[in-house]
Amino acid sequence: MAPKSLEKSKIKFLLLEGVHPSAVEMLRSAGYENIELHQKALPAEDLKAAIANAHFVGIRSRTQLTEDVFAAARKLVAVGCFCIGTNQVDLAAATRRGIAVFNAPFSNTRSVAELVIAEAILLLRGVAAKNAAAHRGEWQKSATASYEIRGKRLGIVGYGNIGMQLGVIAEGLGMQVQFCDVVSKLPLGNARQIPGLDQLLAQSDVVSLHVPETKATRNMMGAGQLALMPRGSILINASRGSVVDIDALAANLESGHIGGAGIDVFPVEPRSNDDEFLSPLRAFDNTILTPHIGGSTVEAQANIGMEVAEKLAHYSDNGTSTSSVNFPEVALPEHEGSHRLLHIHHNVPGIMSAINRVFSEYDVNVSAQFLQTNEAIGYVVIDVDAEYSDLALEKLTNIDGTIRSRVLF
Ligand SMILES: NC(=O)c1ccc[n+]([C@@H]2O[C@H](COP(=O)([O-])OP(=O)(O)OC[C@H]3O[C@@H](n4cnc5c(N)ncnc54)[C@H](O)[C@@H]3O)[C@@H](O)[C@H]2O)c1
Ligand SMILES: O=C(O)CC[C@@H](O)C(=O)O
Repeated sequence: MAPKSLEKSKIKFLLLEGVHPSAVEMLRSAGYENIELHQKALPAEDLKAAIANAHFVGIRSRTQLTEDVFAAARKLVAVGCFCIGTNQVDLAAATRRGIAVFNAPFSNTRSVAELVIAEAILLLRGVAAKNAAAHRGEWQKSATASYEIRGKRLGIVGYGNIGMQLGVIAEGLGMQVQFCDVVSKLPLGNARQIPGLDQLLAQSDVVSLHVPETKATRNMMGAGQLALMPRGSILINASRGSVVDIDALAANLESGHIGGAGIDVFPVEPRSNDDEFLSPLRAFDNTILTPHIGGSTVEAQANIGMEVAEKLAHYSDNGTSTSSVNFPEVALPEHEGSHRLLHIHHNVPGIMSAINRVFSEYDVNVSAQFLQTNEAIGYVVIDVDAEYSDLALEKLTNIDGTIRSRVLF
């Protein structure tokens, strides 16, 4: 039997990692009451048990949604990443199962940019090291190697939503902004795009990384790249821990080649606030080490909670998939007076004709049809008269190549 439209009270949301209460408020206001909340990420086996009967799951950056976890999540319809990064989700596995993945691409970008600017100022002034010394009772009053941010060259690696905002704020403080990116970008203000990473590194006083975690960005700042940076320059990483070779950075801090570092993300991060943070960088006073809190402000978290919860509720209520990171995007009107069939299928030839055959063969009155595809899957939404929806759903579900289908009343 094909799955029917579920009562809202039966639709389960599993929210992990202390997602902001604004998400719960938003879901409740949309009529969803079955919400299981956890303040932490769950260990793998507990996650599989909890996700087994969840229709929606909300995570941040710690929960790894792997093939194995998806295999245990038989009822899962969509994932909400209450953050920007989606590298913690096996997107291909989600897509294969017809599970839509959403994130919040903008809500915490300002928070990250502000933290980076603060760190650039503090590190250029040597405040990190002087502060650590003062805590030990040492008084290091000196202007040696203490600089204003004004006039310094900021090299931004990855000129996306965060990199661009950072550039604008930095320019307001008098910095010379330059960036590199894999695609050509329109520079804001007086910023300049530099053709390659090596060139950017060689001519920047402060380098800040804002790339996603991909194969290409893994260890993109290794020993060779750090050596290109001018002696005494500053490195800031608030992107992903895999982007910087931490041992190479430690060696460069030890030798004094790198004058200071602000690191918010690490190759291995503690699973919870109760676990010890281990890193060779702990040995260096001239580093600002933060526990992956670039986007953790009250404002950002509240906005992310609302934004992602709204996307999940909307997808659940009427099938709209706009801004999904792995799913064909369809913006749908309401479907009052008709039942809405949602059909997700492998993007192979012949499926659309098989779908349309169902409606002509059984003389089903279709009031609206929407179709969108990506390389892997197709997503078709069909509004039909209520009396036909059971039959049509049954027939659609039996078409070869169907991944999943559901009906909304
Ligand atoms: N520390 C935190 O709390 C925190 C918060 C938000 C985001 N992040 C991380 O920051 C990253 C960037 O966020 P964003 O919103 O600016 O993303 P974005 O997608 O808007 O921008 C990323 C930019 O990097 C560029 N890029 C990709 N690969 C590259 C490469 N190999 N070399 C150079 N440029 C490359 C892209 O073209 C794009 O312009 C996110 O992917 C996320 O991992 C961390
Ligand atoms: O909130 C988090 O856990 C991660 C935040 C950040 O890394 C992001 O990708 O938005």
